[in-house]
Amino acid sequence: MSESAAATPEPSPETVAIAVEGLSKSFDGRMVVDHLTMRVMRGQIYGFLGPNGSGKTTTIRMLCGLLTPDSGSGTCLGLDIRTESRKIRERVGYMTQRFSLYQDLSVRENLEFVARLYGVPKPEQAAAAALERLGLAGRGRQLAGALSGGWKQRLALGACILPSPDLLLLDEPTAGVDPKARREFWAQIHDLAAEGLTVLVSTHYMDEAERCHEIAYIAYGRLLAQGTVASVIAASGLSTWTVEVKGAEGHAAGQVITALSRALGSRPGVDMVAPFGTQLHISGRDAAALEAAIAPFRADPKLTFRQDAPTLEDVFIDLMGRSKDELR
Ligand SMILES: Nc1ncnc2c1ncn2[C@@H]1O[C@H](COP(=O)(O)OP(=O)(O)OP(=O)(O)O)[C@@H](O)[C@H]1O
Repeated sequence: MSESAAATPEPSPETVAIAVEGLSKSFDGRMVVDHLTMRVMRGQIYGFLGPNGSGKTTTIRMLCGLLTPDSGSGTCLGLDIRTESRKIRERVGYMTQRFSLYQDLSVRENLEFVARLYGVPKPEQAAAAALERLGLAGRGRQLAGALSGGWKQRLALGACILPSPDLLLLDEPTAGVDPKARREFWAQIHDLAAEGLTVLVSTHYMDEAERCHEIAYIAYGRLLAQGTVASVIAASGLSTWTVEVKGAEGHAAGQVITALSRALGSRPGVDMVAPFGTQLHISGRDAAALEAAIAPFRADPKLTFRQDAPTLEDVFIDLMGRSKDELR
């Protein structure tokens, strides 16, 4: 056992919201979740990332007992995901990708309806409290169908928290929502977590991943990285350089970057090149090989090379590429 493993004590069960081991699920003979082990602590905002079709929704559905795993076991809120799924569902708020509200009911009526559906005591007061809590008070009479995407999502979140769940499972809650509305939505999520709610949220947005306490990255059903953003970046072992074009702007700089990108992309030691406007990001897993690859270009007086910390996006693209290589 390593020193760090020996030094990390097992958390007490009441501090753990989700603990699953070896979860697998196949559809039509194809394994879409492959021996997934993960742990989410209570009060945490846990980000779930991965390409389309990587198994995030399937995992979420197994966690709240809507789907039975083919193999593996674990608990959600201390309850067995195989045998106590009904009890789990009573304590979980699940916002699906296709969360639908009654378009021709008002915001307030939607919330009152959900409150009644879940047997929440004093549904009218509960709906009013949810309106207040989510900054929807001024929109109570507006028809849900007339809300913009961002407000709709906020209403959907309001409906999810009405029955006072202990855990929120949010499946891409901000897909297609503009940056300002996403920011406001995330402020709500942080407020809810500060009140003690655990939040597992899937997203494709890097800025949202950076707002989570911990993240997990899943590709082809396999968990490839897990931990804080800083630890996931550190564990990637990636070396990254940024190149800028001196004395040129716009189209001219773009042409230099495109040519450089083509020239570097095929060199050994370069695992990824990505243009960002008039800059080029170059990454590699072997720092020495990467330096050797860029060495001939560093003498060019038109270019400035700067060693940089890899971004989360660099790390995910690299992980994705690696898992593809493994499957070939
Ligand atoms: N009920 C089902 N029957 C057959 N195949 C399914 C079923 N549910 C999911 N799949 C398949 O399993 C794979 C994983 O899907 P899943 O929805 O879990 O991925 P995801 O990571 O949530 O994707 P996205 O980011 O696009 O939402 C996909 O190829 C999907 O088509």
